[in-house]
Amino acid sequence: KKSVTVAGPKPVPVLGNVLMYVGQNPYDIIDFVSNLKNKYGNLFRVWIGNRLALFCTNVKYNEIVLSSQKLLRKSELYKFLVPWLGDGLLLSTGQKWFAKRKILTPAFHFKILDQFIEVFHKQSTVLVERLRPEATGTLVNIYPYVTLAALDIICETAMGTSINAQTDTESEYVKAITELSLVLTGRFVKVWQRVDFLFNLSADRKRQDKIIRVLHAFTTKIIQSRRQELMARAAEGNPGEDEENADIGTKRRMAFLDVLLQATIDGRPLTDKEIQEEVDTFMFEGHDTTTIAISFTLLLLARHPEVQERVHQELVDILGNDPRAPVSHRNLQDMKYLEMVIKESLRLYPPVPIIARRFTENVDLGGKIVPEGSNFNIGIMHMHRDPSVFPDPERFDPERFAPDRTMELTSPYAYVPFSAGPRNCIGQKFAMLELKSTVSKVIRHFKLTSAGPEPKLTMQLTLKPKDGLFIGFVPRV
Ligand code: HEM
Repeated sequence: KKSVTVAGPKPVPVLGNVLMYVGQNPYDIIDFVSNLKNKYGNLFRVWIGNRLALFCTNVKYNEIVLSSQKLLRKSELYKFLVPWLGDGLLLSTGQKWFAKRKILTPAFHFKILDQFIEVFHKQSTVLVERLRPEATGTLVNIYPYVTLAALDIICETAMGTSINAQTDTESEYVKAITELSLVLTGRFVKVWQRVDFLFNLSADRKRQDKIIRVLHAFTTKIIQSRRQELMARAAEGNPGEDEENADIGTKRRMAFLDVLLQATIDGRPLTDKEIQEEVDTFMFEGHDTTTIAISFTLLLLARHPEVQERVHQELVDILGNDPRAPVSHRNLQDMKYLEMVIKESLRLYPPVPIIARRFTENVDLGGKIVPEGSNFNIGIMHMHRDPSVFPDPERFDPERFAPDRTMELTSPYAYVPFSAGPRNCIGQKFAMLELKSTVSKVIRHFKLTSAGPEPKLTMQLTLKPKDGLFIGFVPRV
């Protein structure tokens, strides 16, 4: 073993620190990291066999890694997603990643996002209608409601297709997504399933294959019909207006999918498989994260009535008293206080609490040479709650993001809910618009009157409230 002078628990020969993990409940992974951090500081290591894994909450070191143009390979933490997402933007690396990042960036242009405002509005209206019968002030688990709304939003914007997850809860695609997240999560809980060889022997592997076939069949069908439509339209010389296609409910809005269909890499169009990987990647990255962010923001607003009232007042100032009045892109941009609240919510509850790279070369972290092949984990959530980085870190205080001292400007590598550098979140503007749209809609219709206990936080690729997320609310009249 190469020696590295980074503190960490004492390893034993061959196994390293693997024994520490035995009997460790994966639900406690966040506490597990906290305990090691308290003991060994903001950069510590564990040995998994002869492979070095570092956990870092040091802002300077994270900056070195995140801003690098070379350290772009993801760690093994991501392998569970490969059968579903393949070589899509989140998981790919090297030239392949670079080429795709380049063609996908224009898909998040202001003008494209502008067309999605209507989708956000429509789907958050459905969300509010689904919540209305529950608005009695008693505690309700809002998580499943928000999940379906976020799924509807990402389907319609990424693929240009309505799946009506919120109204048609029998949808095969929605069921498959829900089931797949159970299998993926299961691999955290049943520790032995983290070993591919053992997982491949299990019934869950068969179940996963079956679900992924359903998901891929769905995306393949959408892609093919969208491709045909596009060709037919080009043949007619008709750029296409906002017309319904009754068959599959597609609209002639420019979806991410259309950008992909029209894109070329080195002069050739993308293959169906390449397009499918991106669509699946967006489906995953684009609904799970936003669900978490919306839910925790609502929880924080329920806990802090004075902040909630200020948010509500801002909304009345911008939009008037009728909660049904539609919201424009401009209106969303004007919601400055709500934006501060959302940013503070993403600090306390970053939907992606840990990200990780696999070092493809030796890396110098302030004189400590970390060998190629090491896994480098960036503890976003632990850094966001480190008192030396954020004073009084457990306190919910949107003023941290007041325009004159916003954290993103003063510490761009300390506050990183969307990561930073070349592999940051491509969807962050989209996400902020969706969050503002949904949260503002709920707050205009309902007064959040009570909050359940602090949920048990678990790390299952993303941050999950273990037993749901409870708030009580009543109509605002
Ligand atoms: C609050 C919501 C969101 C949060 C907190 C979030 C967070 C992140 C983070 C931390 C990363 C870096 C992951 C890594 O290093 O492994 C990332 C990457 C990514 N995100 Fe997001 N995300 C959000 C919403 C979205 C949405 C709505 C989309 C799509 C519409 C999206 C698409 C992606 C993609 C494709 C990547 C990979 C980018 C690349 O590697 O080039 N995200 N996101």
